[in-house]
Amino acid sequence: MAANRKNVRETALDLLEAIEKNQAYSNLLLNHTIEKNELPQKDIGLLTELTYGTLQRSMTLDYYLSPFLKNPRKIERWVIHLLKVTVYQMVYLDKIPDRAAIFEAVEIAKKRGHKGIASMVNGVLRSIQREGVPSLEKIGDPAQRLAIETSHPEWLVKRWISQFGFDKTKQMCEINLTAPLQTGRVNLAKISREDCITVLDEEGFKVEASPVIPEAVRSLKGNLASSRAFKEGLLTIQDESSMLAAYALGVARDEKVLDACAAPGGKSTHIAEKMAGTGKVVSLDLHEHKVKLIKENADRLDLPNIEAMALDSRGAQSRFKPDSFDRILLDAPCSGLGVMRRKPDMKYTKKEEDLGRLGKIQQELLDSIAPLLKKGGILVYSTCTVDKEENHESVMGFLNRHPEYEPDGELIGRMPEAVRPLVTGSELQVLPQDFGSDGFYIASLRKKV
Ligand SMILES: C[S@@+](CC[C@H](N)C(=O)[O-])C[C@H]1O[C@@H](n2cnc3c(N)ncnc32)[C@H](O)[C@@H]1O
Repeated sequence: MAANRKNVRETALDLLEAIEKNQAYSNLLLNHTIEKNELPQKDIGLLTELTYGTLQRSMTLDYYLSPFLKNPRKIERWVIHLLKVTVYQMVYLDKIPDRAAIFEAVEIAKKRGHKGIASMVNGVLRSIQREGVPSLEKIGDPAQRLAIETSHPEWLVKRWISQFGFDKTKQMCEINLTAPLQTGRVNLAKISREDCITVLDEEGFKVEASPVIPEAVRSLKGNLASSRAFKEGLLTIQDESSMLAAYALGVARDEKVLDACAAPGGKSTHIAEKMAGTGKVVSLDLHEHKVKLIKENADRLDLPNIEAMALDSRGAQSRFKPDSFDRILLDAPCSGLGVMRRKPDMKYTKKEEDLGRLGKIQQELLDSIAPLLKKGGILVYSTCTVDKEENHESVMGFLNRHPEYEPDGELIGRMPEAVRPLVTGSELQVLPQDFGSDGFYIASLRKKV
């Protein structure tokens, strides 16, 4: 058992190094490691906790370590990761005694380094055990303190404070430190939610009905992606906030819908399910390998009414005639600031200047699809970010350039009951703390008749 544990810590260390070198997103790398090493369930739990926990709290852990390290720049990165993963256990995990965490860290230091490193690691960790970590109260500036306390970059905390105020920013930063919910969307074209819950229960999963979205279930135990219900097309893994895009679009049978940024097809398949196999959803994405994912999902769910193709939607006018779609969804590429809980490494890699660059692409996409909508039709613009520049300001810029469009005040009527209080006119901003789902933005626009 001790040998196993040690392996888990070493693996966590490898993952933290790879993530820092930007080799892949943390969630992809972790899943790949779990599959490759065929880890038992208890090790998966600990590995996930150590890797995500240390990543989530990275800035706080640096702050805690700083008084104990004389020349941090001279210390090899793997040693810093080792110290951080150990301080994480000492501060945040009750179930692991400090002496056990320190002992294992020293063993790893001996194995990967040499006696000198092991002795330094031992000295630093023993001092922390004796003296305790420094208090965050010492940081006078509230924005800076919140940034370090919740491990979010200071530019982002300041930006959010200016957009949402201090209290909402604090709530958002704090919820970003917690584990995300896994939710599934029941394919109502095939099974009722109640029956799907029974099927999942029988398989040994523990799920409950979502109080927010009528066709959603929340997983309390087990990864729904490995369920038979998923493989048989009764279920799609999708965040509850994302499900709101199809509600906003409000499709009816036999309509022709464009999903301009569709891969891997979460929203296209939802729209196609809502049309009960009738009409047509044209699903575009940039690259063939991404379009393949849409096709796989459509096949798994038995949805013949999806036509997926590789196309840069900025050139969609060369492929489709004006006024050819009843409804259009633009689920735009965005900074993803609403899904940081799922990809904690994003907190440290995103730069403020990325937001402006994305804004330009979002505008180009909106401009190129605008002529393709029929008069009276609905255009839904959505993102998984909470940033006002990418959301409200993108939409306002579009409306200024396109007098043929107007805000759609009827959005609220199409939303599930629980979400309605969050709708303001033609817009909806879900923050992660509202329902525990991802941060997500929706604007609904109508093409004037
Ligand atoms: C937010 S994701 C879409 C998620 C998808 N709607 C779903 O629910 O599964 C944005 C997608 O836009 C695609 N994309 C980015 N630029 C594009 C462009 N110019 N034309 C078409 N697709 C684009 C990306 O490849 C990415 O798959």
